[in-house]
Amino acid sequence: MSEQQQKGQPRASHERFIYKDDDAIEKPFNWAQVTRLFSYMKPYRKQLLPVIIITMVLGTLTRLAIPALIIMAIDHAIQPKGADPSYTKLYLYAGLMLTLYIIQWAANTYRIKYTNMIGQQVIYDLRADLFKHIQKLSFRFFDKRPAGSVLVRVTNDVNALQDLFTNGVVNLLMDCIQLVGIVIILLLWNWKLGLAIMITVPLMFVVSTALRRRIRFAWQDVRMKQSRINAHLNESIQGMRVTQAYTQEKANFSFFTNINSTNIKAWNKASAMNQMFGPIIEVTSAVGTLILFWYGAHLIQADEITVGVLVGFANYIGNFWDPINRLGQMYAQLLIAMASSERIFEFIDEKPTVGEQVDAIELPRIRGDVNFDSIVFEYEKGRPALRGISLDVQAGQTIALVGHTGSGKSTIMNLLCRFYDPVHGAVRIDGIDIRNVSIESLRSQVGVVLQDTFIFSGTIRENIRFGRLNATDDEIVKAATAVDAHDFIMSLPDGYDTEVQERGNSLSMGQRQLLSFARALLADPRVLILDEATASIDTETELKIQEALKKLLKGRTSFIVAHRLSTIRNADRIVVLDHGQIVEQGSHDELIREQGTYNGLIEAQYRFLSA
Ligand SMILES: Nc1ncnc2c1ncn2[C@@H]1O[C@H](COP(=O)(O)OP(=O)(O)OP(=O)(O)O)[C@@H](O)[C@H]1O
Repeated sequence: MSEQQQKGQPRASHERFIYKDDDAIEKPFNWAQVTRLFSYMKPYRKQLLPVIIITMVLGTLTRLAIPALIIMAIDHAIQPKGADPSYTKLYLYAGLMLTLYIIQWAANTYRIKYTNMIGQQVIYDLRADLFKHIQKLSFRFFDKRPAGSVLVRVTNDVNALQDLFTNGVVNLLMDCIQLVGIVIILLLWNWKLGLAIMITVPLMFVVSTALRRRIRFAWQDVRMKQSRINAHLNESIQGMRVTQAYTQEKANFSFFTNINSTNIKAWNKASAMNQMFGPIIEVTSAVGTLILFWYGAHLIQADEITVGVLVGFANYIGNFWDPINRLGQMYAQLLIAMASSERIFEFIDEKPTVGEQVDAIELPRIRGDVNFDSIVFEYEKGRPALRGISLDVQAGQTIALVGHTGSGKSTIMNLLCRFYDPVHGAVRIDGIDIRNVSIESLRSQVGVVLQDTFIFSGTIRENIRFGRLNATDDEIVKAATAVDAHDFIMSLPDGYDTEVQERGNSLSMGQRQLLSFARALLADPRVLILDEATASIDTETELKIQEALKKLLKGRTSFIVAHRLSTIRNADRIVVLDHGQIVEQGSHDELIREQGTYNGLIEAQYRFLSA
């Protein structure tokens, strides 16, 4: 805690929000991770290998052969020892060189096209894998992470691998092969001159190793800063209404400016360090060239090499430093790719806390008897949200759950859907422990209508169809009509085909509720959970919703986290919760007579309404 906070002073706007930074990655390269990453290329092995090998071999061979042709052209055609220059030979070498350039160009074009195509496919697979897995993860996973950080992994982190998979890997491989090829040719042609010009290489490695470490930490810092920006952006956009309503734009912007500028500073620092590779290599290459000409001249005088060899070596040495320079530049890209893949695999390896048993059975079509047996549950260790809940509900009954905020109503519902598992006790449907059944067979028979009705971007029709994907258009209209949503839908510009934006912001609260009822009715679950909206709506809509609710509840076991008196009164039984325990249960009249917690809640509601 800062000194300022200890003194009870408000925090400055630039330290208002707190985001958890990603953990620093200790090892720059984790080979197990690299292998795993490349296993995504496996399915394309057969397609990829022949093309890449052929184009890579052709590309590298031609690149290596061209300086050799220069040497031969000089030594055999332009300045042959003891003979006249030969134009015929010169044309021959020039023609050969042109042919090699054309082959090189064709091989490179083809290789780039192919690797781009397969790289995109690999990225597609990886993203699909990640998304598929995230969909399986339990609520506990999402409780711990802001939506922004999950989003960033599916977008930014996967994108960071794009360059690596499209051209990076192949270029890296080609550069390495080219380097080895040049070293071999130089040593074979003239080992003395070859060794002399490579004398600077170890020195360069010593300098760049120290630099690499610093570069790694600098890029790590950039990533953390960017992560913070993403988390803040996501939160800001989602909370824009609140920000504007409380006119907090300035403070919010000041915070953003702060993290934005620290990000730029970090990026500039890392990039400047990365750029240092260039001068280091240029200096070493210049020293190498100096040695080449100085020592080369000596060797020519001693008649150990020809002028052609000197010119050819000068050419090779250019090709030698190019890949080293590129490898240096690629180091940052590799680091980012490594960090991103680590973050992606961390999600892919996350096991759902609510797992399906290997021998999970299919829950048969249920009658609807529900039994909570001595349930204890905690979201965070040591802070129980439910403390020994036991409740028996017969099929077809409507149970209203009431209680102060935070008393555990929604938690009971979360356990019934098996979004979480209890720490002690069991939830049974028709006598079967829900941990023993497949999640799909359970959730397809337990419907949920949440207070914050989620409307997806799409048409009204598609939003209702979300309840049962194979429902016909007729069934959709029938469900909407049953819950009295048909009239309002028809009054929209395109009726059922009206497009609603993400989260349904263009619809009123009541309309969104009716849509969610239609969605639930279409799904036709045997057990229904309904978190009633607290927002006050006009009396006419309230009546409509009550009517719709009656139709929706008919013939099902229903649990309603109830806020409206009308809903509570109509329930078969009211269960009153307090601090994670059931403190009372019975009918409205019975509970009023008891003069306990329920009576207090109702009186408070009346006082509020009449105030
Ligand atoms: N995801 C979560 N992580 C940690 N604690 C949680 C989480 N969800 C709820 N809690 C805690 O569990 C307790 C019960 O919460 P719950 O949402 O079940 O209450 P509720 O009765 O439904 O409240 P409300 O009427 O306000 O919706 C509360 O103390 C709450 O702070």
